[in-house]
Amino acid sequence: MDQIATLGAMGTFSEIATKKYIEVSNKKLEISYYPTIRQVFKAIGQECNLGIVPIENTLDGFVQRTLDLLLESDFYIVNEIIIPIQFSFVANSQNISDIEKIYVQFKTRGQCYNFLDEFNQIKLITTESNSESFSQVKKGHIAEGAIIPRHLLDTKNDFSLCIDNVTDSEHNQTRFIVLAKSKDDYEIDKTYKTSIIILEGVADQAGVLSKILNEFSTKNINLKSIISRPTKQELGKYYFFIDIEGHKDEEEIREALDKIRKNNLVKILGSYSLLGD
Ligand SMILES: O=C(O)C(=O)C[C@]1(C(=O)O)C=C[C@@H](O)C=C1
Repeated sequence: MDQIATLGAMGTFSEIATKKYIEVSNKKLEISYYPTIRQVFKAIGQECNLGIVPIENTLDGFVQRTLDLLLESDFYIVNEIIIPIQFSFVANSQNISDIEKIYVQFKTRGQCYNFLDEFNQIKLITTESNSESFSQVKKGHIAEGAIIPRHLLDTKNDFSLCIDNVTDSEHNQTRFIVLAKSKDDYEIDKTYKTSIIILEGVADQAGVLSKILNEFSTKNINLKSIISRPTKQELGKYYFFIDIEGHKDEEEIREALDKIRKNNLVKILGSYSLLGD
């Protein structure tokens, strides 16, 4: 059976996103778990045909690790999936004041700031996934706690302390992308979004970025998001990740991209729809 790579072990939000993808897409896929987002990327096109990674969260913004790996890789985004995200806190001490150490995933931390700010002089241990935080606290060491996905509270556990909801917002969501080695066919009845990266050419000159954006606005192409990532080679040099509404094969978009390409190196990450659309 075809494999789909996801961040694991079991219990992550990535796993929930992957299960939703399998269900809605109606594909026969077996989930393979990898402990880091980088390893998920490595598996695609090797042991796995597809992979799912988080890219953006309501409270904590874009997942920088995913953006950097998209720069290095040559995969296509073929779908996006949005799922609700809520966290709980569990610990092996009855009193919150006794807790000395908290395990928290690197992206989760920015989604539970208000709760974590209540602790003074606490040691925060950063993990790669929420399931890693869960398995650390499950070892039962006294005075240790963890922020875990709320759905894991339902699994049988012996924690001395459980605080049901510690997320900064009840409307919190994470957007995941499905990555593949090859792109899907364009289906005219679907609503698409196209992601590109401006790799070079955003020179330190007046108006360069505005010229790029102008190509979209003059053709009435809706800009969904624009963010920058450092090139890591020189201070002040950035790559731009741009999302626009529509498919890259639509005439207006093709023309706009052709014009932008005249002065810039453009990488197309893919045209894709929201799962279920
Ligand atoms: O560790 C998990 O549960 C994940 O799926 C990863 C991840 C992320 O890195 O953004 C996904 C959703 C949540 O926003 C927090 C963590």
